[in-house]
Amino acid sequence: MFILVNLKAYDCNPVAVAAAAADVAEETGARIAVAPQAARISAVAATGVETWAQHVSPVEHGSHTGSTHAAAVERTGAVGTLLNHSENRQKLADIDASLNGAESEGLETVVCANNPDQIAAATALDPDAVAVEPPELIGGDESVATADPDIVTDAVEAAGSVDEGVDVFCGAGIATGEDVAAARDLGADGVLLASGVALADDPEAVLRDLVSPL
Ligand SMILES: O=C[C@H](O)COP(=O)(O)O
Repeated sequence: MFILVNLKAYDCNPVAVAAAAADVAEETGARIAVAPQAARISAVAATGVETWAQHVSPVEHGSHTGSTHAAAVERTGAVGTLLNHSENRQKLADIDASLNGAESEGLETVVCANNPDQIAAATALDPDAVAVEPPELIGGDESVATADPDIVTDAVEAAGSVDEGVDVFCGAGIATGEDVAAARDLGADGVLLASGVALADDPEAVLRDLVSPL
């Protein structure tokens, strides 16, 4: 199971979270990655943790002020990127262009989607993984794996019907090892989470709990 921690724009210390994640990953052998805001990728990567971007723009090099080019995040230490997060939706053509840009820079990719139909469409674009997240459960207290287990199993089936080689993650409300185990039991290959770690008083303790069933 891949534990992918998205720090969004939370008012947390990304380097402290990253250092804790690096320690827990090294001690346990669990795969944990941290996705900070673009401006903090370099500082997070310096901790040694696997570092991801939250987004890359669907642009070539050129006159695109305010964009985040895939090459820029790769050169500052990211090894992967989220795309089409529920809080940063893209048009289909833009997801495709962002994917192409990320892949040309050697970045691993996870395309997020709201539901199994979108998961099937995202899988057809051939990312490394897709992540199903019901928007109404994001940032909540109940894990998608217990609040809406069918959406996870349906997403696994939808992705598998298009391409068995694309991993399926789930996210929303995941904050404990029990949630991770439940997601795994539903067929997920990884989890995408944010508030459970970014807003925790003790992110390291949460990370240790998250990987405890693995
Ligand atoms: O990217 C992470 C997801 O949106 C889940 O967020 P959450 O763990 O705060 O529910």
